[in-house]
Amino acid sequence: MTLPIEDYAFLGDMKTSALIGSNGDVDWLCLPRFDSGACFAALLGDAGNGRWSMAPAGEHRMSARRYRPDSLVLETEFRSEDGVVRVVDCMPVDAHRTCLIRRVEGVEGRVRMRSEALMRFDYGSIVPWVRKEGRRLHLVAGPDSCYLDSDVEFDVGATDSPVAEFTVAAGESTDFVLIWTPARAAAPEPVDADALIERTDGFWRKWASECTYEGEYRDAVVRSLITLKALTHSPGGGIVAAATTSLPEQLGGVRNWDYRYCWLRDATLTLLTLLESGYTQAAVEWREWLLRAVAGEPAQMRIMYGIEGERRLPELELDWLSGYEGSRPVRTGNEAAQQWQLDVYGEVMDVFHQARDHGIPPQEQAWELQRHLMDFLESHWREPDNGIWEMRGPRRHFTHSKIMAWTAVDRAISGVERFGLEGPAEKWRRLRDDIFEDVCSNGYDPERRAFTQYYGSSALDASLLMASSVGFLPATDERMRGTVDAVQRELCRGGLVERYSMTEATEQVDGLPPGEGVFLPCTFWLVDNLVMQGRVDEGRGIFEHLLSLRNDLGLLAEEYDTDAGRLVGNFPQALSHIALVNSAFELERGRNGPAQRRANSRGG
Ligand SMILES: OC[C@H]1O[C@H](O[C@H]2O[C@H](CO)[C@@H](O)[C@H](O)[C@H]2O)[C@H](O)[C@@H](O)[C@@H]1O
Repeated sequence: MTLPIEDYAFLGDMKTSALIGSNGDVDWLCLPRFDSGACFAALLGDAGNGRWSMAPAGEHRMSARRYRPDSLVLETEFRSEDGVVRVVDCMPVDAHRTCLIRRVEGVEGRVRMRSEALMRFDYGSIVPWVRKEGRRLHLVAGPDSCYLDSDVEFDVGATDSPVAEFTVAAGESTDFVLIWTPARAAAPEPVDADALIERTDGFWRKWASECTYEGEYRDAVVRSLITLKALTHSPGGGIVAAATTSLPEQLGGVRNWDYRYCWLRDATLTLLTLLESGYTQAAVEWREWLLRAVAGEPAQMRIMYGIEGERRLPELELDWLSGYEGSRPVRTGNEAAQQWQLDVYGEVMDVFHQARDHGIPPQEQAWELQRHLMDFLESHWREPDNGIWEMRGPRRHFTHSKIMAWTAVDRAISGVERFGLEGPAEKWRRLRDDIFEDVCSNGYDPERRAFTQYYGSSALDASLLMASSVGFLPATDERMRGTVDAVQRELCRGGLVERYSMTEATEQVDGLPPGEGVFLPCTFWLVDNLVMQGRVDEGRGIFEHLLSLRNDLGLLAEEYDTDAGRLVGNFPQALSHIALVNSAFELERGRNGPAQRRANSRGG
């Protein structure tokens, strides 16, 4: 049985990640990259698709769990009638090979433990060949191999499902280390689990100590930042949108997508958040990644890439997996990679602008690329696109997309005006005015007193809440006030915001049957607008409600099912954590009074 999404903890080493249940089961682990096949895939099927359990052998309960402070080392305590044990889980950040360490520490009494490591490569489909080499197990299948080192002996039996039973007394500990290597590589040397756990703990604490946010929500902010950092692929600088594929946006539904890729939108927004929080080096790495991935013809710029900049991400359905709580299909790859989304130009131009604004040393190639993007945008901004929500229906003139086209031009003008870069500023100013006029004439409904989802429609869309944070209009402008009021009136469920209204007619716009949870990032964007309007207490109330939806470890998925009272969608999701940190900053500015408060957040 899989657990509710909020019962999972997230671990990562900035190359890949794992989900570990509050019951001690590793139900998700992709090796060696975030987007590789999972060797433990019970999350999207059942135990037969791969699971590594670690818990007391008899009756027991989980009595406490936490991340070590400002760290990504997890501690889960179990109490049985014989005593208490603590399982310390850690993915070392600087090990030569990707590994997962599980240390069992005796806290009280003598506890009999049981661990079963049922490994199935390629998303639970391939049974490995298991060899026992003393206390080391070697599991091989095709290109992958894993070594499982432990202080105790596993019984392999006839089931290819190694089981170990052992006893841990107070003050003692037993280590397990799973190491991945390519199948053709030499066997790795055993590692010093203790040293790696301490080094990893130290790495995260040092990283967290560099955060510049000093406000009242520091714990929540730091947890979100650590999560964002762990979703970054450190060898290259790409940032994945979430750790999982196919956690459903509606329990039992079909909106199940693979988020283990690098969306320019999600990744640049992550970067802006890291920059605001004091992490400038991350921006340098991301800019390099972006230049490599986007290099060449701007017309060929994609909206998303693989972790190393790959462009082909074919969407496949894994029919052998029954899906999280029966939510099928389980997908890998993402068809959205073929889409055209105009907003991406705005986000990319904004991140280059913010990098300059934060004093990151200039990079000649960056402005050259921006000039090319501007040339492309100038002749294409009037075309319909798939929009921020990656609509699978026909392309349309999405209002949010046009606002982000305005943002792109605005940041290009700032390049000339504020940073003395070379460019046709006068022409760009006229272009910015044209887009502004176009949006206000076609994307604003004076009768509803709100911006609407696409030109000519009367549907609402919460992405339009971003118009104030990018500086298109001040949050206090009556058109923004009207939009906020309409979103609160018509898109809110239990005080939380839906992306857009879900009706039968919606199917013609997004190409999918209606039904999903409320969208957590959109709810944070509402908080930002309220604070920028001066409605700080109201914004704070919603923000604190959002904080209460995080799991016990401070993690958020993409959406929330208000009926079931459960997190839904991929987990943990970058966009939700980005939005949390941004709102915390916005509230901090709001707390410091009107002089500090910005009517718009990032206007160039
Ligand atoms: O709702 C349909 C789309 O849902 C996914 O996209 C969403 O997640 C992306 C990553 O966080 C985000 O960038 C996008 O704005 C969201 O709508 C899915 O990846 C798409 O394939 C799907 O069409």
